[in-house]
Amino acid sequence: MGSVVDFFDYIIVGGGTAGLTVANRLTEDANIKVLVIEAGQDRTSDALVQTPGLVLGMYGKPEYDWNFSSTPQSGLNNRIINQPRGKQLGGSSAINFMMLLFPPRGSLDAWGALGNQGWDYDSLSPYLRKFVTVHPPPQAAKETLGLAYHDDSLVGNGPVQVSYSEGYSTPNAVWMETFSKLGLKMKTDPRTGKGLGAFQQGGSINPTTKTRSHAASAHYTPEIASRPNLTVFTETAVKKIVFDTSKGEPVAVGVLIRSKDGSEKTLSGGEIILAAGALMSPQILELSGIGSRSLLESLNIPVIVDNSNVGENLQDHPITCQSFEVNPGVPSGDVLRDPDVLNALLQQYQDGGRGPLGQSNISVAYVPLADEEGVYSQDAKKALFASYDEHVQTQDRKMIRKLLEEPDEPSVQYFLFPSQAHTVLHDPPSMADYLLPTSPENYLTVMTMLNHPFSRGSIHITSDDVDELPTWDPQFNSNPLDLEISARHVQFVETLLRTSPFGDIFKPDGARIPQVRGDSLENAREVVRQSQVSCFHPSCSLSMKPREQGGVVDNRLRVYGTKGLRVVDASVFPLQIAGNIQTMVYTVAERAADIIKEDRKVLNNQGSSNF
Ligand SMILES: Cc1cc2nc3c(=O)[nH]c(=O)nc-3n(C[C@H](O)[C@H](O)[C@H](O)COP(=O)(O)OP(=O)(O)OC[C@H]3O[C@@H](n4cnc5c(N)ncnc54)[C@H](O)[C@@H]3O)c2cc1C
Repeated sequence: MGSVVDFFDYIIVGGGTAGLTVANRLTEDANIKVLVIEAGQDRTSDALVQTPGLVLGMYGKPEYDWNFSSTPQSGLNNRIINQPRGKQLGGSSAINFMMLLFPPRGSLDAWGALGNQGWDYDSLSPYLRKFVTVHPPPQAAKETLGLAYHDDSLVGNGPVQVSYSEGYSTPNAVWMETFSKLGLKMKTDPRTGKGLGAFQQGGSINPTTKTRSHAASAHYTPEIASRPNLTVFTETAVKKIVFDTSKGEPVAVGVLIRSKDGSEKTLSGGEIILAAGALMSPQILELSGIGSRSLLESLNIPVIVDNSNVGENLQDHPITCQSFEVNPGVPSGDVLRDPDVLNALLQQYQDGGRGPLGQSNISVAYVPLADEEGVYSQDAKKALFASYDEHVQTQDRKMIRKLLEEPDEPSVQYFLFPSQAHTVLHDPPSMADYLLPTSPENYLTVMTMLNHPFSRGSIHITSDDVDELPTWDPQFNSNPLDLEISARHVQFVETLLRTSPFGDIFKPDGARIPQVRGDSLENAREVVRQSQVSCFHPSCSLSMKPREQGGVVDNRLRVYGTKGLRVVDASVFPLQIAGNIQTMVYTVAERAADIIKEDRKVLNNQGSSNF
């Protein structure tokens, strides 16, 4: 923790993925004083955070995870879905699965086209390289997986470390081979924003130490923590933002905090940067009086800005999980149910980070709209969307339709997950319950993640108390197109299973979770309803868009109707992107830091240090 200073130029609410990135970049300038306030603890040296293979040990535990549960989802047979959220320095980057993918060009060009100048693929490209250093795959990985498309010159120069495993095995290899056989061979490095087919993404794992590389290990190193202009409070909750309303437009001038000992006080800052994540930044705005007037008045919260877009437009990646029993001898993470195996692997890991506990071995594939017959023709895609035209009327949904009608836009990302999944559970106490190997057989799981959902959910407070989690309603499949697209891709999974060599690793007539097969469109819809959950990518709840189109922040991330207040985290995405989203959270934060520095220069030139 740096030394305490009296005045902070910037107060960052939330020491998570985006918050720590911005804090590091701003305090590179010794003249800028920053305070970060994080509700969770500093657990950076905790073995569960550091060891990639022990991630399940954190879910549901209050010292790591906020542990959200959804409202019952009518589009999912009324199941209640679990949603972990990181509660510690590093936020969700400290509890995530470390898959690090780069978004396709179309996803980011859509951001620009929604009215956000300076936020298209080309403008963001420098930041896609700035946050990360990608280490080349080991030769063994290149050979096992046939990574001919991998471009070793794409490295980057940022503090988040990305590496490839030494432990990819038969399932990964046959995954790649089978997609190629089905006409989906990756031909370009997908990190260039293009590419369809199966591929191997890197993991946010330091290749030297084999430990998790996350926002805290990258942006809050001992050297950064010792900067005199950076102060970090942990175990301190921000209860609300404080405004000066005496000068016309409300100016954010500070935050009301509750410290570890329960005492409360207001701290003043030149600018407040909200970085509490897509489920909790909207909570703090609403607690502070920014949101829908009717909601705020019902809770006796004085209205600062009436904006009913706050907490709406929430988007996520729904993911359908199907586990299939493997033949004897096929590698499966389910063997970790045996304490002797786990202990042996722990010892191996302690000996220089060796073995699977230091690796992330999930493989993926980007696939455009497909069903059991394979990839749809352009005409077939257009016909499907035409028959659902009434559900594609808003500007952002038209944008998604346009994207999905392109020949090279992946409508799903498939994952090959190395063990069993029980996402059929009705209301699990935590995410760990989805993934603990409670069935006696050994499995691999194929996951079907919808890249561009048409459904929109919400996150809203139901109390004026910061300790009461807001109500999360993702509204999965409320737009019927989402169910239709997911179900067709589930039909494609049956084709994968019938195709050699992937199909050969599974036991003929072996066990399945869920038991229903995606062998007809109606059965595939039922697979989705029984086993779809969140892929933990909530975003867009405080979208960067023109206010009349549903926006909460402008293209400099300033909250409409206020001064001195920005949001920098996954909430500001204008539209969900294809692929896992941590890359874009870091990228948005890197770009935000530059914007904030630029705006500071302008203010300084005007001779003003404040708003
Ligand atoms: C289980 C899981 C697996 C995932 N796997 C992957 C993956 O493999 N690849 C990938 O790309 N993405 C993955 N993600 C998604 C990715 O990690 C997140 O989208 C990203 O980290 C979110 O960053 P953020 O800055 O928006 O929020 P966060 O990183 O969650 O930061 C928000 C911070 O704000 C703090 N906070 C909240 N309220 C308050 C308050 N009132 N006062 C003070 N502090 C507060 C929180 O404690 C937290 O530290 C995963 C996420 C989860 C949860």
